[in-house]
Amino acid sequence: IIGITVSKTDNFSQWYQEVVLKAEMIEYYTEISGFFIMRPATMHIWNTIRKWFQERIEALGVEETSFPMFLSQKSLEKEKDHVEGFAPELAWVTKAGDKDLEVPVAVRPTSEAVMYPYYSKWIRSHRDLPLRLNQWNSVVRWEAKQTTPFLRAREFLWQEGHTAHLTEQLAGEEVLQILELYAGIYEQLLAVPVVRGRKTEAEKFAGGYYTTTVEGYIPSNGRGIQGATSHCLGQNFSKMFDITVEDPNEKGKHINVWQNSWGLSTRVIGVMVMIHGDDKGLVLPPRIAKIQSILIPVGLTAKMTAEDKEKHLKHLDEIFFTLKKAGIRTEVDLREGYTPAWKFNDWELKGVPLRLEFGPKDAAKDVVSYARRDTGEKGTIPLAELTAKVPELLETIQQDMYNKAEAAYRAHRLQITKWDDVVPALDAKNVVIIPHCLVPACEDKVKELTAGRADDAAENAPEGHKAPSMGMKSLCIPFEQPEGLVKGETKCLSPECTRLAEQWCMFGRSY
Ligand SMILES: O=C(C[C@H]1NCCC[C@H]1O)Cn1cnc2c(c1=O)CCCC2
Ligand SMILES: [Mg+2]
Repeated sequence: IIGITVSKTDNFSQWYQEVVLKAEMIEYYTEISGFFIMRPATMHIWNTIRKWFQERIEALGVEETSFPMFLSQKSLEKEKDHVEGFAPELAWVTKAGDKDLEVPVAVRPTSEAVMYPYYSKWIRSHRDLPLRLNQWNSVVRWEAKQTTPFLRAREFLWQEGHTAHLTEQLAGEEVLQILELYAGIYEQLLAVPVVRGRKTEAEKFAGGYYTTTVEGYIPSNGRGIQGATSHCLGQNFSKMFDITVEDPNEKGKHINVWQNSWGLSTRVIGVMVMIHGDDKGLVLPPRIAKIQSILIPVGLTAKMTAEDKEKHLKHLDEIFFTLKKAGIRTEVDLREGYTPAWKFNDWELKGVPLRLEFGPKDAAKDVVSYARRDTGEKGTIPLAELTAKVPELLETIQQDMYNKAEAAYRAHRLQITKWDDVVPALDAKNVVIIPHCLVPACEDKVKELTAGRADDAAENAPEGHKAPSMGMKSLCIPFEQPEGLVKGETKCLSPECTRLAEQWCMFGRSY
């Protein structure tokens, strides 16, 4: 095999593309650009996430639904206030066979407009509330920007939850319950730390009331990345789509319901790859790895008698079944004609968290040798202790991977109170938390002020001159607010703003 040909630090974007390809997670769909094939290694991760999330939303009372993937011009009109925002990303079907469709239909980029005319029909009385439906599907957004596997694709898998409640308070409770589940997917399954917070007015879902979000951090380029969002839509959509109930306290009076919508997509897999991967390839957190440990025979040389070899492989089988019985997702690599070293590289490339080697020397000492994929640490485990030690070691790997990523995020999340420290912090691959007025126009200004200057000489520099670095965007208003912001006294940090600061706001260059 040829492994990864570039180092993660030298060429992060090429490193990423090679890892997802060579770890057999993705295949480029070369027929049409912007689409990717997701292979078994990816689907195992997605299905593990789906099982974990599905079980928990069912416990909350959310039911499953499946709506058509097409939406009509008419229902799109209802959302006209922000349709123009995303019209360029809509894919349209205009023909069936050789016949033009009377009315073209759009492929869903999200399903509010598909679902809410039926919410209006189904929700009559407050006894119909809360209505809570979720669907697992794919959506299409014809991105104009450069696409990349998992992070930005023209079609992606996600779940979209759409709920309706009697009051703002009931809706608000659910928004946070779901956000906490999103944080759980990142932190407990993917070993990825996230900051929980609220999007600013400028960055929230335009059609909504407020957006809560989990924000990730990519150490390799110091960028923030939106992990998943849980929106309170307020009564905006129930007014657009006439979703009302009779006021239980006042006959004849009608109330527009309070709605939420929440989504998490296969983007989460890309975040996990970027954070944990290394120059040997993918590094998988054990809880989501299809193969948690790979058992490889070593030291089977030609000078071994057939009988001894037979005996050794039988012993290997016993180890394999011991691990299976202990619930470990284990495979044995008995491929003929490949050296142990070749096999080691292959499984490291695929991110298997734990390698187990078993040779005559190990057999003589009644041990199995191991090598951790995350730290490379090697050691031995007595055969008699496999059932206890291997699950323990896998849990240690999971926790260590999380702790390492959490420390990196914490070290690169800088609280800044002097404007001149901001750009140097961004250039040193940090995200920043600053006192901010939260006014959209001020945010735009901050983005401009922090965009790296393409120095004048660069304007007509020969091709390939480093492009100006992007300005920083607001990522979220962290729920956990640092100390030190005195309301009515602390000023917004932007040098071009004279307003008072409202809250600490996390900013960063971002995806
Ligand atoms: O999709 C949402 C809101 C909501 N949709 C349901 C899942 C949760 C949440 O993402 C916001 N949004 C983002 N991006 C786009 C659209 C859009 O509505 C519609 C057109 C294409 C681009
Ligand atoms: Mg988009």
